Amino acid sequence: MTPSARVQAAIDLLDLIIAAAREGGAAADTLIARWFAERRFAGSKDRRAIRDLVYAAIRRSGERPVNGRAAMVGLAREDHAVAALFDGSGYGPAPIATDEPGQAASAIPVWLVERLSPLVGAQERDALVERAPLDLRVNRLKGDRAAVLAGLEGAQSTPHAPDGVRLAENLQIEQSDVWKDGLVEVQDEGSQLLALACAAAPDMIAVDLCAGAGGKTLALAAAMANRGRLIASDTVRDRLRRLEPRAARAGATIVETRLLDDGREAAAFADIAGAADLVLIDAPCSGTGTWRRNPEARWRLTPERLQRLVSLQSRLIDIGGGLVRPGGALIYAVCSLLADEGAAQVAAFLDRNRGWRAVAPLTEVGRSDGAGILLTPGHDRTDGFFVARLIKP
Ligand SMILES: C[S@@+](CC[C@H](N)C(=O)[O-])C[C@H]1O[C@@H](n2cnc3c(N)ncnc32)[C@H](O)[C@@H]1O
Repeated sequence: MTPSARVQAAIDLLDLIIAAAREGGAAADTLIARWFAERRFAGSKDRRAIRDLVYAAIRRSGERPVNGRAAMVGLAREDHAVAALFDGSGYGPAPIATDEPGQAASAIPVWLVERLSPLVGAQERDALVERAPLDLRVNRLKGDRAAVLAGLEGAQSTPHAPDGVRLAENLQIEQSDVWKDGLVEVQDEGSQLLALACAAAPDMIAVDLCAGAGGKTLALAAAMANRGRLIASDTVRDRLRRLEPRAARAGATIVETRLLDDGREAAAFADIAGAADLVLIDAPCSGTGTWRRNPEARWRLTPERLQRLVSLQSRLIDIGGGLVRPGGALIYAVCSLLADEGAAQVAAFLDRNRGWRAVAPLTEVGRSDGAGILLTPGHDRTDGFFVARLIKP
């Protein structure tokens, strides 16, 4: 493909991604993979170049652009090399008219700015959409970090998490023996720190209430040295199904899965009520802390969706509280930087549940945010998380 044809291809893909974001369709990565599967003529260099153009346009557009061309014209206004490819040649895009509107650059949709935690100042907003590194967690059930570092060229320890490894770019980890043998899991350092905030230990009864495909569950199983009970639940069957082979690969034998009915979660835990040493609520949220990995998620969130999430979080934190034994810990976390989902959610829980107390979930990383702490890409070089550790009276 010619360089100009690649720009037009990126515009076509952005049209699909914008429509999907508006209508609740597939994620950008899925759409891109499908698009290339139907266009075998695009070689690997074409694919990389088109993908880079698409993501460069997405990252600089906090608001959802009207269409792919506006998104790419916005990029071209900042990048002369891209602008020069709007040349009207062959399969390339038509030249840009002097008064043609391009998408303005911004990191955050305007309606969300005032909802961010006050800790996320203007100077760190661009970091929310920068490219994220690829981190691994070394699985202590199978080995240690020194051995993994020795086997992966260019890999380094992550700054904070004791089992974290940061990979050099373009390393295909899922082809490596360390991954196939279950010695490592792909997990951002922020998620690893959140699992550490649980302070899981052998012989505990632990519940990972919103386990999804089990990223945190596997970290908890390793911290528990495969001793005790670890119940991983979720309302989505497919996610829990994906946990099973991952647990097998990691050698995490204590994981029990429990499929929940939305609205009847507590009933599924009648046997654990008031008995768990540790309950983790890694709650469904806006994902505003993970824009580095899903920058087009900014185009999907609406005030109505956010309100539904806040209500669900408030219901889940109460359900989790009911499972904890006296003196046990409830860990509430969201990969969000919005105050309503983090500090305000925990303040409301503490108001409704007198006698519970918050303790510092982590030290030496993050910043205090209400009763919990906030990790941010700008301050901590991790995905954004709010996490609080609450002790039952
Ligand atoms: C942030 S994700 C969890 C990610 C997961 N802990 C991990 O480390 O990979 C939130 C999860 O909550 C689940 N969820 C949504 N509603 C729920 C409910 N009512 N009860 C339990 N889980 C729920 C979602 O299906 C989703 O998997």
